[in-house]
Amino acid sequence: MKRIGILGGTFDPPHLGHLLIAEEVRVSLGLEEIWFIPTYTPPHKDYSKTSAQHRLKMLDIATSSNDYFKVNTIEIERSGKSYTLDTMKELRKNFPENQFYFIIGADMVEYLPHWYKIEELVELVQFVGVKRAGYGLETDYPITEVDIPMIDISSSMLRNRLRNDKPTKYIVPEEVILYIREKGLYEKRERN
Ligand SMILES: Nc1ncnc2c1ncn2[C@@H]1O[C@H](COP(=O)(O)OP(=O)(O)OP(=O)(O)O)[C@@H](O)[C@H]1O
Ligand SMILES: O=C(O)c1ccc[n+]([C@@H]2O[C@H](COP(=O)([O-])O)[C@@H](O)[C@H]2O)c1
Repeated sequence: MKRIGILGGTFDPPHLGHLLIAEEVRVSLGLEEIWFIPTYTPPHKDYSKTSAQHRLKMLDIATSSNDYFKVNTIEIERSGKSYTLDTMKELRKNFPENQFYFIIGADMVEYLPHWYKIEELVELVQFVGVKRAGYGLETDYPITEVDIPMIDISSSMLRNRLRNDKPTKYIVPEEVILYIREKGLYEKRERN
């Protein structure tokens, strides 16, 4: 049996917070791999302005230096809105030998009561919660808590910094910044 961590996200853009929590959980729980699964349309956000192709490319770049990190495109291929329940059902069918651990930050732990068919979902997957500034890990749902160094970084903070020409060094991998600059993403007026 293979024990696999999953980090689902919008990754608009991916940042060092994503990489740090993935690596901390991998080592702490002794997982064999972490699969990053970018959403096509996030189930509970009414945007993402950045195309799935750009977000996928940035995630490929961000994860490429870690051999344990893989990017899985199941939700992008399905397109539209993907609920985690549907994704996990499909992954369990395609990889019956794997045991999956779905990593979420404390903001998503607080949001768990609103997840689609959460009672059914908690039977299919083990949630792993990590702390995040401004949110708590208390929940009625079964989650495994992994202690990580708290890192107060978010994609929205990064988008703001990029739009306002503020520093992004040590918040996001340099190679991701090069891609963002090359494609003109997150500018006040975006190029194509
Ligand atoms: N700094 C962080 N600490 C802990 N968890 C995080 C952190 N950043 C992201 N996560 C978690 O990673 C997952 C994917 O997050 P997502 O791609 O939406 O990034 P985000 O920074 O939360 O984006 P946004 O600011 O646009 O909402 C979520 O479970 C989220 O809670
Ligand atoms: O299935 C749901 O109802 C659901 C509700 C909220 C979030 N999620 C998943 O949680 C992951 C993090 O979401 P987000 O929006 O913070 O990037 C991502 O994989 C989402 O698909 C899933």
